[in-house]
Amino acid sequence: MSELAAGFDVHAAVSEPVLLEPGERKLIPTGFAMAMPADLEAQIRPRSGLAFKHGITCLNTPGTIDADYRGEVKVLLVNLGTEAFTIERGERIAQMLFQVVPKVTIEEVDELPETVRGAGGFGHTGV
Ligand SMILES: O=c1ccn([C@H]2C[C@H](O)[C@@H](COP(=O)(O)OP(=O)(O)OP(=O)(O)O)O2)c(=O)[nH]1
Repeated sequence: MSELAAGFDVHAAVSEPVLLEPGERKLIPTGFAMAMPADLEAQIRPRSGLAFKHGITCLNTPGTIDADYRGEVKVLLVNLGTEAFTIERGERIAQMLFQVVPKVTIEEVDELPETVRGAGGFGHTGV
């Protein structure tokens, strides 16, 4: 397969339907592994339709697929809805896109350059 795209749908490669009870989380296989350039990561993101209609989302979002990972990509789904939900084989459960990850040098310092914001955060400017 060769396809130029910004993102791809990720499908459940389960051998039989998987039941997710409310509050339950399960690691769902996708049936593929991949290799990508070292400066990329892949991100696994939830599908808004599944989230809106059924409360099904990715627990660790965005899921990070490291460039050096060679195992099967898996999707950690959680049911935040009130009804049990069944994941069928081939169902679109998430989407994946690629991101360039910049390399940075971490330097330890005694002081940081000043800014107007300073240490203000977590809503300090009001709601
Ligand atoms: O949604 C996800 C998240 C991760 N992974 C795989 C690919 C990734 O490269 C690897 C490690 O993920 P992460 O770095 O998030 O895990 P960690 O908890 O930091 O564990 P590790 O010590 O294995 O890095 O697990 C998936 O298949 N799906």
